[in-house]
Amino acid sequence: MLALDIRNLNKKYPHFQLKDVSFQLEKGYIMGFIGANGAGKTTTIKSILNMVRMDSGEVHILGKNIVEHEIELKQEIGCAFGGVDFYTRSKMKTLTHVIKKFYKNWDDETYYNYLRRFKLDENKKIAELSAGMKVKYNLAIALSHGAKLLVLDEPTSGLDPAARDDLLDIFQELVLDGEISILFSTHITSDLEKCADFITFIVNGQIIASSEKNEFMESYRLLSGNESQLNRVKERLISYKINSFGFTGLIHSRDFDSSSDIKATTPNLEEIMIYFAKKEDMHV
Ligand SMILES: Nc1ncnc2c1ncn2[C@@H]1O[C@H](COP(=O)(O)OP(=O)(O)OP(=O)(O)O)[C@@H](O)[C@H]1O
Repeated sequence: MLALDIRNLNKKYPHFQLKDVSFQLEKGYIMGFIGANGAGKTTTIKSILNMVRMDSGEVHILGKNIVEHEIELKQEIGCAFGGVDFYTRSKMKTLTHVIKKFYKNWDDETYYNYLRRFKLDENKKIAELSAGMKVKYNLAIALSHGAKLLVLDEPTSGLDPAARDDLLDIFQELVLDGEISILFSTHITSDLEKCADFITFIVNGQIIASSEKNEFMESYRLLSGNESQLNRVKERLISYKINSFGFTGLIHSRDFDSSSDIKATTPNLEEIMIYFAKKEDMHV
């Protein structure tokens, strides 16, 4: 079953548009949503959640159309956009008391289990929570109302390496039984190398790829060589950089002859993003 099914989503702003965005997330997996600043990640996420109106396209969450079933689906979705920036002078328990009334499946026992698991003290004021604690608090809320799909916009940004690692372990634990699925956007690609099953890559409002993580990385090759080797492949490179030894450049695996004498390695997610950004710069 698909946790998320996005088909031909279009949304136009005066200076930006999402163009035929389509991708699917199978239930029980973690998908990393990557793209440069301004590529359209937040706009896609807000459209998925019906927080902004799409111009065209269809979004199904857990088999139901979000526009037609928004109220019931919101019971099954947990979302987090950065921290908790409201009710900051209230204690966590006061805020929880307000929030839980919106959810018919709210379960206090689950909530207190997660507070213990995440080492959160409900007598703390929201303003006193660190960035990591705020993300965990959001997760505790989502999981206590039985959310089956977690949509998280940059959940690990602003966290120190240990807090990020802790959170990534939690994400992996959450999807273990196959009931919960997670879509999360981030710039911190090493987080995705650790915990994502699938990667969706958006460039300038268009989905460039959406596939299993290793398959995604293997679909590109990072080449390095001298000037004459560069001249042989230049036309087919996504982009390249010149350095004192010659060049390094990114190419689609399908465009590269693996029997060639040019050194080729599998790029990591960061390198793929960097060379795509460089391509965009070259076309400006
Ligand atoms: N309400 C709006 N009205 C007009 N333009 C908007 C609106 N919201 C976003 N945009 C534009 O849409 C583009 C994509 O923004 P979006 O926030 O979706 O990108 P992003 O990939 O999430 O970026 P970042 O990584 O910086 O958060 C940007 O150029 C932004 O200025």
